Amino acid sequence: MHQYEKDGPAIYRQSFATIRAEADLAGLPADVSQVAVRMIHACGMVDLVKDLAFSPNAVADARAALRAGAPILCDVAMVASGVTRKRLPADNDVVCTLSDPSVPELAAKMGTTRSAAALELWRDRMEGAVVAVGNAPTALFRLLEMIEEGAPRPAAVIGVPVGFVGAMESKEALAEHPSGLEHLIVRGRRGGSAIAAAALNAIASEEE
Ligand SMILES: C/C1=C2N=C(/C=C3N=C(/C(C)=C4\N[C@@](C)([C@@H]5N=C1[C@](C)(CCC(=O)O)[C@H]5CC(=O)O)[C@@](C)(CC(=O)O)[C@@H]4CCC(=O)O)[C@@](C)(CC(=O)O)[C@@H]\3CCC(=O)O)C(C)(C)[C@@H]/2CCC(=O)O
Repeated sequence: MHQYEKDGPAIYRQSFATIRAEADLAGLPADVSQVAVRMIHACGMVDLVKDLAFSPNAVADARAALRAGAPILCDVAMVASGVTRKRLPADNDVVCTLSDPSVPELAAKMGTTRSAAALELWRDRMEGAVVAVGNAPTALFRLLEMIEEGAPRPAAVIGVPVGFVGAMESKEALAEHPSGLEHLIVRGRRGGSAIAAAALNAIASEEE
């Protein structure tokens, strides 16, 4: 017989206590610290804190937008699936346009990935939205290009694409973007859909 914890809430309590004991959260504002705990929870890496970067109002503005009913625009279905609907304060729409039938042709026409092309279908929902990019660096780059071209401005961007090609660069581009978009990023190669969804879930609700 294996001995292991079977009580879900107890597992969560123990996880969050371990993260708070092991992660150096001291330098973070309270609202970012609470989000960081969930991001670490999603990946098991307590040193994620050192790569976190954020604009001062990122969490507050994203939270206010969600309370006001803003949609959540996700780059991939994995991010959208990870959003816990019951945590959302205003039954917010969770949108991922990647599987829209028009996207492959659009991507071919634009000469880009499907992930980036799918953002064309966000345009009429971008104003004041909360954007969560957890996978595709090209989607984050395309978001910045769209803003430069005059597209409506989201309230905040959780920018945590993962990987080796463009991930670090796209996140740095977001952090340094002249538009001053409110943002939360993980610098470097680390990121991923689970971290993006966890950040969103933490922002959606102040409870652990
Ligand atoms: C280059 C791509 C990368 N994908 C990564 C990691 C993972 N992707 C998974 C899955 C299932 C999907 N990835 C796509 C988004 C697909 N991935 C790409 C693209 C080729 C280009 C994106 C980019 O560079 O910006 C992209 C296809 C596209 O044309 O946009 C996906 C749509 C592919 C597909 O199945 O059709 C799909 C998303 C499905 C969804 O909607 O949820 C993985 C699960 C890998 C796997 O299947 O083994 C994994 C998930 C990681 C995560 O946490 O999200 C990288 C590493 C991000 C990589 C980009 C950077 C690099 O260094 O290569």
